[in-house]
Parts: sequence; structure tokens; C-alpha cells
Amino acid sequence: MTETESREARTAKLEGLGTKRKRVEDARFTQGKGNYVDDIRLPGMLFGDFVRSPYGHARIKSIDASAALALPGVKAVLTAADLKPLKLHYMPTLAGDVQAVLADEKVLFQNQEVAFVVAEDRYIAADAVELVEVEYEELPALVDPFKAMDADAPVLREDLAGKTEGAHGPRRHHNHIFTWEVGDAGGTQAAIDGAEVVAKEMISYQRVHPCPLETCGCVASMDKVNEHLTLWGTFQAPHAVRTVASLITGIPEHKIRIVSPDIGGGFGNKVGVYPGYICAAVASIVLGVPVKWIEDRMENLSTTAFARDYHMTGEIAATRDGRITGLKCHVLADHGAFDACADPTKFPAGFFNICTGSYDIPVAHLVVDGVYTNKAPGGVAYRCSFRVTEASYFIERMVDVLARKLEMDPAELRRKNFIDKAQFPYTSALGWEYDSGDYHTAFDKALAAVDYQGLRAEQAANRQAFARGDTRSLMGIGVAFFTEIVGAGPVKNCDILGLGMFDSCEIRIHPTGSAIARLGTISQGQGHATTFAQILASEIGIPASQITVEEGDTDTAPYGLGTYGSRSTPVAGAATAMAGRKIRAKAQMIAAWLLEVHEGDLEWDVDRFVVKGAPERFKTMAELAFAAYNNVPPGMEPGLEAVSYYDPPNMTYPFGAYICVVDVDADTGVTQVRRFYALDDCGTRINPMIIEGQVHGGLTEALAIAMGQEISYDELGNVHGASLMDFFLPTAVETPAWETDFTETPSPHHPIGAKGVGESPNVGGVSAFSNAVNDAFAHLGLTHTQMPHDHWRVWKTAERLGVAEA
Ligand code: PCD
Ligand SMILES: [Cu+]
Repeated sequence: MTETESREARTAKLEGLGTKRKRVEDARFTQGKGNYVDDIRLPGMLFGDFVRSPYGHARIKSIDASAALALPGVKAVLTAADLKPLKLHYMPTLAGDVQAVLADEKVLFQNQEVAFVVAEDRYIAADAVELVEVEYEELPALVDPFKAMDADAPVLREDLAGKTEGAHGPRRHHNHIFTWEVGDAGGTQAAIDGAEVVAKEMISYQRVHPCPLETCGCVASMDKVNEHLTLWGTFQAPHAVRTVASLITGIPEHKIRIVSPDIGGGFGNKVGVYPGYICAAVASIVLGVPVKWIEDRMENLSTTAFARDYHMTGEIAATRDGRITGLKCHVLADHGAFDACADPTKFPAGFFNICTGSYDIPVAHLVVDGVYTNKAPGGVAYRCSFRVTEASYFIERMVDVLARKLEMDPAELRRKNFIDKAQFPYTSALGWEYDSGDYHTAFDKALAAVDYQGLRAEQAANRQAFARGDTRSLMGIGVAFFTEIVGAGPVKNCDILGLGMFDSCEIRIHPTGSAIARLGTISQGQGHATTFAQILASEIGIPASQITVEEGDTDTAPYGLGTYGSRSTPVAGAATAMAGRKIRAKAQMIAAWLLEVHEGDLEWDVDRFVVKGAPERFKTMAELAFAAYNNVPPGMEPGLEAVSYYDPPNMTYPFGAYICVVDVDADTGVTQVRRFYALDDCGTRINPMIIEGQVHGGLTEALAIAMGQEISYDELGNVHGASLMDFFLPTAVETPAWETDFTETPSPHHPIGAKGVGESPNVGGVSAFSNAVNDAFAHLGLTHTQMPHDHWRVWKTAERLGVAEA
């Protein structure tokens, strides 16, 4: 029983925490062998497609489906009238509102679902959609959220007539959804009234869309004989979908199986429940054959979820030497036609109350008003945990605006107001308890890495050259520091439709020492099969390559709340470590039995239990796995399995320092990102290579949002930006080379100290880009200009400031 391998060699073999392990899922993805929902083809399967509204607001006078039904190959046309007797014409939203599955008497946004055509294939379905005759009476459209609560604003939600109580408190107008207030109103006003300096600004974060490469879709298959419904689909939260499906269809939950196969990017888009899922399920129940529904790109961009659309007015108070003394914020939140925001129940504006950011602000007050407009519903967390990118953008712009007013360097102002390392755990003025942080160290590392002083000197020279007429290019430096809040979350304050937001992991060790772990989360490209195996490898001493990670099938996976809000690592990752520790505890008892010592006389060493003081006496995990099946202590059950349902005691608070350098051509508005440096601190790093990939992806989405993405509406309610002709999706050509860096401040409450990271680059990135563009014009008197900073808008800014050549 002697072993010559060193501890280092044995550790390396595990490919555990901190290893740049190659992604195991990429073998199938890079060979085109992934299995996405549209790859599912079942015998006799039909295809469903929607008839959609051309109007933003209109009354439906009649629907005539006879011509469509006469087309060979068409099997059914569903309308609200068909769903009504089943009580399925409306469905509950995640935000406590209801949403029309098929428009009931009225349409409330362009491209809203009006009828569902089911045919033999998608081509016949598309032809039939054209044959459905809908007669509309156009109504005035409401697109400006600032006019939503005017006395004479059109009534949008007739189904809510007379309802003065919403899911989040009283409603004071027919287009009002909720008002959410947090913080100290009086104290904040006093701080502002008594302040030496106050900066005020209205900051809009435009409506955008996550636009994953794969659109949303599902296959519903009702087995009438066994009364069993299977639904494959693009679901970021498969178990929650099962529970909701059971509640709204009345099919018992054990007769429903939800499967999320490979998913081609989620980014929050696939958290919600959409009419297509319900219609496909109803059609399959009615027709008794499988029905597939897959959106096209325009349907995805214009109907299934949007993100942001927050209009944030802030006042920030400070002393003349730059100590922030108070923060006030009012948000007008445009939720579109139905409140389908994907947020934990008690947070109608998500975690927007993280808007005091990374700064020690003594007093703050926040009011959010949600309103209805004639736009698509949604409000998803497009790569940011529940409205955190909005909050971070708000505070990071406000701090820059304040710096301008104080004529102080924005980096210096930030440094001066950071929460100090010694203050953690830190309770913010709006009520969050930040678990850990070391902002000064991270920030100083970032400033040194880019030679911040050197950049400012170069910028001063550039401005002189510009004034002399030697260059037409303006240099901008964007500094951003963010604190994310991820890992929803403690069941005591986070639930979705009453389901507490814990997560889970179940592990089975096979006799030969390999294992399978199943989780309540679901990867959409993040690489969970790679990283969760790494957590386990370090916990139980079985090489990651011998651990299969499986997610997404509700028949096999333990109950969990899914993957979004960067919660998988903080919650399911913690469950994985805890389940691993249970395995190890049982293995220790078996080892003690086999080695004939007391349990307490054993110590864990990488992949084995060793008798203290007798290193030649040990049992490896592989040996213990086999013993678990044939030689366990008397009275112990055989086998080696464990499950953990983990309710985190707190969220985790990753943070980071991002610096962006842009060159702006004053005559064309063309911006060139010269340099982008991103330092992230996500606590213990599981897989540095995956983290780097996550940061690259998130920064690319941040670039997209800051520099071009927008879903806008004209005054008639026509949606613009609903195709990739005008919705900006950066390719390698527009994407700069990213520089990444890190510090490592573990979470004190997470079993392995890890925090989330997937969303961070978006949260910090958008502010860094926008601050850079604003900074390029700062010396000309600009305090704030609205995103997206596309060439046209940037050129308009230059023109307004009198520096663009006509
Ligand atoms: N410390 C640490 C952390 C983390 N990690 C890693 O990284 C990743 C991530 O994580 P997280 O942060 O935890 O997250 P998750 O939960 O997993 O996921 C989610 C996210 O994720 C991101 N990323 C991504 N990627 C990809 N590829 N795809 C996708 O879709 C996506 N999405 C996005 C989003 S948007 Mo939301 O939904 O909006 O709310 S949220 C989100 C994984 O793998 C993990 O493991 C590591 O390594 N370490
Ligand atoms: Cu968000």
C-alpha cells in the first residue's frame, strides 16, 4: 500500500479549484453535436406559429380563421376564445401580474400574439398565419412612459379596470403598476438641502434585448394514455416551469417532465414563461401529438422579453472636498403592456437598491414607479442580477457628474468615498449587507496597470492638440467601479412565485470511484459541467474527469430554482460543496472501519484519508467508493450518495474596477475603443479560463449596449430595432481586445468562498464605456449624454457642443 506520487501530483490530477480546465462540453459544441430544442424531432410532430398584431394598441373586432383552416396541412387555429374555457387565455407573470396568452379583445403591443396556427410543418404554418383575417380598430398608442400617468392617457389594461391594489401595493392611475420606496426620505432631503454641492441628472438606460443566438422555443408532447406531459424547452429554470405548468394546467406535478436540453445562450431571455410555451402545450393536449414552437429572430427581439427601460433621476450631495453625503433617486420604469419582470417576488425593481454602489453613503432614498405602455412585456436581467446594471450605471454616472461639478478627478472622488476594507460586512443605507470587499486594493491595482496618471497627461495633450486643430480626435477615459449583488438567495427574502430560492446538488459515487452530480441549475453556455466537477474534485478527491455533471431534467435533477442572476456558483456551487462534504464524512467512517482506527485519528489528504502520524496507512477515495458497496461498518447503510439543498445565509458581492480608453472622431462620431482593462474580484476562482471567457462575453455585451443596442418605438407603437439589420450585435470586427485582471477576496459565508462572475462584466462594463464617451467631451462642458453612444448620437453631441465640422 505504498504510494510514491507527491501531493502536488495528486492534486494536479484532480483538476480541482483554480485549474484552467478545458471545457468538457465543447467537444460536442465545436463538432455540431449539441442537442438544442430545435434538434428534437418526434414522430407525428406538428409545428405552431403565431398570428401577431401589426398595431401597438387596437381593439380586435373579429378573427376569421376559415381560410387558414381550409389550407391542406393545417390542423388547428387557437384564439383567446378557445383558451377561455380552459382559463388559459391569461397566464400569471413572475411579477404577480397576468399576461394575455392570446390577445383578449385588445392588443397592447406590436407583434403581440393573437392566434396560434398549428400545421404539419413550419412552412405551412407560416402560410396559414397569412390567411387568418383579423379585423382591428386602432386605438391611440402610449409609448412615452413620462406620459403614462397623465390624466388623459389612454387606458391600456381594461382587464384591470377598477383594480386599485396591485401585486406590489396600491395603484393610483390606470397605467400605474406599483411604487416601491426604500430608504430615508427626510434624512436624504436634509442632506441635499444642507449640502455644499449637489449634482442632479436624468439618466436613461434604454430598452434593450438579450438576443441570444438561439431564440426561445419548446416541444410539448402530451401522452394521453398515461396522462403525462413532457416539455422540452429553452428554460433557465426548469423546475419552476414544472410547478407553474402544474398549477395552471391542473396536471399533477409528477405527471409533468420538463427538460432543458443544450441552450444556445440565455442571458435572462429564457427565464420567463412565454405564450408560445402555453400554446404549444395546449395544442399538444388538444391534438394528442407533439407540437413544436420556435421563434424567429424578429419575434424574439420584439416580443419575448426586453431589458432595462429605466429612467433614473438622481441628486447626489457632497462636501466641497468630495465626501458624498447623500443620494436620492427616482426611477420611472417602463414595463410595457404586462408586468412580466423577472425579479424575486418582494423586489418589484429587483435589487436596484444596490444603487449606492461601492461608496460609503450615509443616507439615501429611492422611489421606483412602474408604468404600463404599449410595448412588449419583460424586464429581464440581461446579464445582470435583477436591475443591478441599471443601478450601477446610475451611480457610476452620478459620481462622474459630481466629479465634474467639483472639478475633481473621477478616480480620486471614487477612492475618497469607497467603503473601507475594515467596514465589511457593511450595511448600505438602502439595506444590503455587503459580505466582503477590498476596493482600494483592486482600484489601485487597476489604476497602476493602465498608468492612469499617464493617460490623463496624454489626454491633456490631446485636448490642446484638438484646440490647435492638429487633430480631429478626442480622447476619453472611462473609470468605473462596481459592486454586484448575486446569489439569490436567502429564502427568507427571495422567492419566485412563492418558491424559495435555494438550490441543490445530489451526488452518487459509483463503486469504481467515478461519480455523477445532478444540480437544480442549468447551463446555457457557462460551462457548469466543467466547473461544478472541479468544486467536487477538490471536496471529495475524485478527478473532475471522472465526474459527470447533469442538469436540466426535472425527472432526475433535485429541485432548484435555475440559472440566472449569477446564482449558480453562490447557491448551487455551495450545495455542491456541502453535498461533497457529506460524502466525505461517510467515507471517513468507512475509512476508520477499514483501517481500524477512530475517525478522529484520520486526516484528509487531497484524495484520501490518512492515519495521523502514520502516513503509510491510508485509504484513497477510490478504495472507499468500492468499500461503500461491500464493506461498511456494522449498522451503516451501503452506498455512497448525498444530497444538499442549500439556502445561502446572504448574497455574495463581487466587485471590480474597469477602465476604458476611447478615441472619438468629432466629425463622424465614430468611437474607437483603444483599450479596455477589467479587474474582477469574484472571491475564490474555480476556473480562471472560464472566468476569463465569462468576462470577455460580458464585456462584449456591455459594448453592445453602451455603443449601439436599442429597442425603440415610434409614436404609433411600431417597434424599431427588431431585426439584426438595426439591432447592434457586435462581431469580432467591432470587439476590442480585452485585458483582464483580478484580485481574490473570498466570500466569508460561501463554503468555498466563491462569488458569481458571469454578470459582473456587464454591470461594470456599460458604465466604463459610457463614462469614457462622456469624458471625451467633458472639457467642453458636457456632463451627461444618453446611451446608446452610436455614431449618430455621438456626432450630434459633438455638433451640439460646437466641435463637429459641418
Ligand atoms: N468564482 C467563480 C465564479 C464563477 N465561475 C464560473 O463562471 C461561470 C458563471 O458563473 P456564475 O457567475 O455563477 O453564473 P451562472 O449562474 O452560472 O450563470 C448565469 C450568468 O451567466 C452569464 N454567462 C453566460 N455565458 C454563456 N456562455 N451563456 C450565457 O447565456 C450566459 N449568461 C450570462 C448570464 S445573464 Mo442572467 O440570465 O441575465 O440573470 S445570469 C448569467 C460558471 O461556469 C462558474 O462556474 C468560476 O469559475 N469561479
Ligand atoms: Cu438587470
